[in-house]
Amino acid sequence: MRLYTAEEMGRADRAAQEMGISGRVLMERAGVGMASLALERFSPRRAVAVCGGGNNGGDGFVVARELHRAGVEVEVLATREEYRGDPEANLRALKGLGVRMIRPEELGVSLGRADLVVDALLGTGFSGEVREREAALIRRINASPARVLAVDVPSGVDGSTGEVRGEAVRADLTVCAHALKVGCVISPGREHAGEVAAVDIGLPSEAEVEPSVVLNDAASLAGLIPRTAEPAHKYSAGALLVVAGSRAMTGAAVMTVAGAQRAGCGIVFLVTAAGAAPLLDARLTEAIVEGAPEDAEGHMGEGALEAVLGRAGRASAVVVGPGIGVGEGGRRLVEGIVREVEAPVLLDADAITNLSGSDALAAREAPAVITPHAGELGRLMGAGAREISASRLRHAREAAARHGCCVLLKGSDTIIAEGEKAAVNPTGHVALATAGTGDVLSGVIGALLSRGMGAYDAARAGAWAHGRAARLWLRETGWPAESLIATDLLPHLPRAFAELLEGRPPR
Ligand SMILES: NC(=O)C1=CN([C@@H]2O[C@H](COP(=O)(O)OP(=O)(O)OC[C@H]3O[C@@H](n4cnc5c(N)ncnc54)[C@H](OP(=O)(O)O)[C@@H]3O)[C@@H](O)[C@H]2O)[C@@H](O)CC1
Ligand SMILES: [K+]
Repeated sequence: MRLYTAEEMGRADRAAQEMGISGRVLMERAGVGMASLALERFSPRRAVAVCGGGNNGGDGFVVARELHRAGVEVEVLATREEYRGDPEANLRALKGLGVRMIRPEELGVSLGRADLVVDALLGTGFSGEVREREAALIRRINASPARVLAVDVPSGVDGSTGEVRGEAVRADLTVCAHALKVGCVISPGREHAGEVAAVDIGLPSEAEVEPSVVLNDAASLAGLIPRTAEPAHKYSAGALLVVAGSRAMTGAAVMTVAGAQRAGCGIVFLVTAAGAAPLLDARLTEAIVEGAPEDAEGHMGEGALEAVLGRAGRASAVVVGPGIGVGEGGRRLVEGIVREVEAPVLLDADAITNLSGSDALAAREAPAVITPHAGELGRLMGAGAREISASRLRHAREAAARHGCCVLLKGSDTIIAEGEKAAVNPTGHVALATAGTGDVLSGVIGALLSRGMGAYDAARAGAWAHGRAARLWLRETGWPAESLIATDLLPHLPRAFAELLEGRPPR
């Protein structure tokens, strides 16, 4: 499935027009397809279409016409005094059919009667903050009890980024023309879009452009995961060093190691605080556990870096962070690992917080992945979690550029960014909003790094499999999403990986 920004959609559209396909035809196909989905999904009886002054409004006129033809009682609010071009032609056709046009002051009454609202106010031609006149209409739409179908993008959502500054429509279903718009899959736009679908508008494949953001679906990951080649031994299968845990935080280390083991690592070493080592050694049957000197708080302290570097020589990747604690000792440990370890390094949780204000990552030449949530990325970037959450794609990209690494920004719409590349993961689920799932993810990606995958591909495949494992658990147990605990993911990771290896599109 393709993701396009507004600019990319515009380029594809112009390419199609150069091939002789008129904008009018594309608009017609878009509107017809959207109306047919609306009929199928909502079986509306009374609909109101709110149509803006651009081509999004033009699509809306076509949707309204098709709903009218299907016997739906339709009313249309056209916000502009005078229309031109394709929207004008479609509006004329609509009026010719005798569809009732309403004025803004009638909208409240009409919305009160309707069971479907077609939101065609603003599409990909919008970005920034909605002007007050449109904002008032959006508030009206959101206050209506009717179901909402958004045309291409929920009005007020930036179709290229998912950013919302001010009001934005909350839709039940967003139907995009041709490709999903990036803003419909990234928060907060994602939450405004509701269910998202695309309609075919017959754009020729020669008109397609290179997308700047890809949907991290199984098809896009096909063939990326390596198999262990013969002759194999545990080191050639991937040796991962995990630096995790402290006296009071042992579970984080367990989940990181177990995640790595299920993601196909040949051998996992764990370096942890000395006080936690005996317990972890007993729990982690297959791992090699070593205690490192700890400070008064039970965090790895002075001397821990030496223990880590002693092990790192045998490892093909290193994961550091879960449960290590935040402080000066942790900072020295993480900076030392970033500086000294030549194998790919993944930094998670406390490792990221320990690097706030540090330029160690930027100075590092070897591959690195960081896996922050919005709060951790905020601390690293000197911004608030709220600021990060409002512009997730921009911040993920900025962090990747500033620190010269791959950034996996966690969320229900996990974003993976590196250099010019960016991907949005579709397998995330609210079930994953529980303690420890992030530790499992670190282990999974660490294992893929240790098996020779590049940072960006390992992060993408790990994010997909991690989310997929949660979905497999839900399907198998039928239990409420809220009941998932992090270790539930472990027995489902192999199935998720099998799906990626088999290249089978998941059901
Ligand atoms: N490309 C394609 O291949 C295809 C594209 N298609 C469709 O075209 C759509 C894009 O159409 P578009 O480019 O005409 O822009 P659109 O989203 O209607 O917005 C323009 C309107 O918004 C207004 N407006 C702007 N900023 C504003 C603000 N801050 N606050 C308030 N208002 C603001 C602006 O007002 P103005 O500034 O002109 O006064 C103008 O009225 C796309 O989403 C899809 O639905 C399909 O038909 C199939 C093929
Ligand atoms: K819209």
